[in-house]
Amino acid sequence: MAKTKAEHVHEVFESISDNYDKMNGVISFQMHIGWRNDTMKHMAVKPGSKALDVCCGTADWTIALAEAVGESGEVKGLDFSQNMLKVGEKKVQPYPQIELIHGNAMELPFPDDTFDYVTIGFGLRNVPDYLQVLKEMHRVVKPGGMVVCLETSQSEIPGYRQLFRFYFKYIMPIFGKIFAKSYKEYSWLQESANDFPGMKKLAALFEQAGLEKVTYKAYSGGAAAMHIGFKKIR
Ligand SMILES: C[S@@+](CC[C@H](N)C(=O)[O-])C[C@H]1O[C@@H](n2cnc3c(N)ncnc32)[C@H](O)[C@@H]1O
Repeated sequence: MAKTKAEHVHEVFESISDNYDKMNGVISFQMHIGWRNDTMKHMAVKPGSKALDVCCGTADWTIALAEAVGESGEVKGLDFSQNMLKVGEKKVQPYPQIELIHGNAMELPFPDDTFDYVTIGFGLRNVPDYLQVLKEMHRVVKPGGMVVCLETSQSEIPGYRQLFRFYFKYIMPIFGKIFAKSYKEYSWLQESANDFPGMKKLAALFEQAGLEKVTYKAYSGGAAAMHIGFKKIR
């Protein structure tokens, strides 16, 4: 029987966990660091607040959130790959305010209105139903709280889109083969990035999930984009 998307994604991340951090730098030419830093600047996270990082993987964004909320705050990171979390566990040791949780983004194991910030970094394109995950993120964020997605995107600049597709299809999996010895796993990135909606469509999905005041910002000509939305104050 054919594997479901979730089963395939799970298998991919279980197998690339040891090389994931190194490969992130290689395949994005280290640009992901600037995208992540700029997103955090836009969020202006308040010390002492509560944050959830969905699809946290090896916990890079989780750690950035922990540094922003400080020791009086609280950060949960959730992921369904035990191997990605295992790498993350070592990195989060110096941060007592972080708890990493094994769980499914499609059914977040938290009560309604729990967090001030809910983030997802390069995770949304991997889930079986984008809208379901955005609805879950909307459900667990507090009224007035912020939902943020940083993800690969579709460039709106003529020619760029084809360039990115060529890169994702032919170059990136070769980097995967050279640096991580896994061509197959890195070709998944191309498939998931191709299928992922462009900025306007993703903003519309944010609104469909119930979020308001939705804004977005393109990075590196649209190779990636940050989307921010807020939960209505009742
Ligand atoms: C590309 S990695 C991103 C990791 C991290 N957020 C980052 O910015 O580096 C995507 C992560 O999403 C996780 N993931 C995919 N689908 C998931 C799901 N349905 N529930 C929980 N985690 C999921 C994978 O296990 C993987 O760790």
